[in-house]
Parts: sequence; structure tokens; C-alpha cells
Amino acid sequence: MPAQIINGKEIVSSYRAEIKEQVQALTSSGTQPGLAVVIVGEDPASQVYVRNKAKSCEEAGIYSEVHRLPVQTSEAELLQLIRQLNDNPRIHGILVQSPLPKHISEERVVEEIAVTKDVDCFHPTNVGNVSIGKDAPLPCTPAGVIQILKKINVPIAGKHAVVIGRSNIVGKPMAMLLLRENATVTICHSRTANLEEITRQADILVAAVGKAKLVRKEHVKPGAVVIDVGMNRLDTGKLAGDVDFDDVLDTAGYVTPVPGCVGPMTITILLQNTLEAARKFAERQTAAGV
Ligand SMILES: Nc1nc(=O)c2c([nH]1)NC[C@@H]1CN(c3ccc(C(=O)N[C@@H](CCC(=O)O)C(=O)O)cc3)C=[N+]21
Repeated sequence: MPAQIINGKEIVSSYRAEIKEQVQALTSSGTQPGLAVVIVGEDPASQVYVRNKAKSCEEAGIYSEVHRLPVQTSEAELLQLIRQLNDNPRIHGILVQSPLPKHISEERVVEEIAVTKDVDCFHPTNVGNVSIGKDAPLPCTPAGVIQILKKINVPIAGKHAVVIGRSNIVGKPMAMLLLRENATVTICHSRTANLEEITRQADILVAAVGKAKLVRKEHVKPGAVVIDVGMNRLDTGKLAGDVDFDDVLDTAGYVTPVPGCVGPMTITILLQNTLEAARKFAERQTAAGV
């Protein structure tokens, strides 16, 4: 039986409709959620993402502002902007688009973002809180993947989940969230010997390596759920995932398309995190008698 193609559009639009309602409710009680996106330089992929994000905020009723800074912006200038956004009561979430130009330390910049406004979950305090199970904004792409699994009713507890990739943005936090859902988790990476042998044991296989079409049917256990986080721009201009979609179709039980599933779901979680940050801001205001 051929794999079921996970309908990202349907999952995303119902989730965003729920968010929109909650944004409206919070707005009418006096707090409109607000997101600031900061982009330094002209990376073309980043431009696409930032455009998608601004449009998504608008559709959800979230206030957003995009700060486009020239590539020669100094680290000190960027830090100054972040401090202003930290102090701005209209802004509840701050996202500094990565990658940054080489002369700016991403680590330093992320640490400047107020922990309560870190809607990416990149700040070390939030990363730590997620790993010890404390309340924190959830990392957008990994949380989106968990939501996809839940929406299609795939059980996670007790399943063997294999993550290919160990980046701080996707691989590592992905493994952490799967563990929180009680999966047995294996992380594979560029130094893993016998990759196929391990990935073939996966009930849930998440590909987040950044290598176009790396995952083929020989990597996939029959019936497995294959989630493709990859977003590789081919020379043809087309977008390809880390999974060879056509090749795995007859082996996998479920597979996500690229584009049209994990990407838009990532943005959906960003909206959710911004809403949640705004809600907590409003609660703190009320508690303080403001
Ligand atoms: N601080 C920070 N936070 C991020 O979350 C972040 C980042 N930096 N830097 C870059 C990556 C990449 N990323 C994408 C998310 C969604 C789509 C997306 O919606 N993609 C569409 C297709 C877009 C197209 O056609 O090119 C889709 O998959 O259907 C793309 C890319 C967020 N990132």
C-alpha cells in the first residue's frame, strides 16, 4: 500500500483558525500579540521566510514588525535594537533570523533576547527549561513535528524515533521533545556508522540534515512515519526535502511533502508561541495591578 501523504495544508489551516480566535479574544481584552522579526543582510532564503511569517501574522491578527538591517550592521547596534524590543510593551516575541553575518555572534545576540520574548526557544535558559521539562516556549520546528504526529493520531510513547541531524535548531531539540513524549530516541549524524541499519529500525523517522533526497527506501522500515524537515534549494530553483519522496512512497506508512507541511507548521508554532507570550505578559500586567 502506498504511503499516506500527510496533508499539511489541512492541519495548518485548522490550527491557525484556532490561534486566530484566541488572538481575537486576547486582543479584545486589551492585549494584541506582537512579534518583531529582525533580519540582517540579504540572504534570499531568509527573505522568503520573513515574508511568509509577516503574512501569517497578519492573517492571524498578530501585530508584526520587520526590522531589515544592512549587512554591515555592527553587533553593538543589533544588541541595542534587541534591548529596545525587550522594553517595548507592544512586542511579545522577538525572532532574529539566522544566519547572521559572520562578524556578529549569534550566541551573544540570542542571549540578549528577554527569556520571556524568545519565541524561537534559542535562549540557553529556555533550551535548559525544555530539557528539564519546565514551562518554556517550545522550539518551533520540533514542536510543529510533534503536532503533526498528534494530528494524524500516531502514537509516540514507546515507539522508536530516529532523528537524522543534530543541529541546535532542529535535531537536538527534536530529540528532546520526542523524549518528552516518551519515545525511545536515537540521534544519527554525519559520523554515524551504518546509518541505514539504524534508520530502518525507526517507527518514526525525522530527517533534518540539509542533504537533498538523502533518505531513500532502503533507510525506511515498511509502514514507518517519515517526517521531512529538509528544505534544500536545488539548482533548478525547486525546493527538495531530505527525503527522496517518490522513492519512499511505496515503503513508508506516512510521509510529509516538501514544501507544504513542516515549513508552514513551523510558522504556526511561532504564532502560537507569540500568542502564549502575549497571554503571559497580560497575566503579569494584571498581577502587578497595571
Ligand atoms: N531565528 C530563526 N528562526 C527560524 O525559525 C528560522 C530561522 N531563524 N532561520 C531559517 C529557518 C528556516 N525557516 C523556515 C520556516 C518555514 C518555511 C516555509 O514555510 N516553507 C514553505 C515553502 C517556502 C518556499 O517555497 O521556499 C514550505 O515548506 O511549504 C521556510 C523556512 C525558519 N527558520
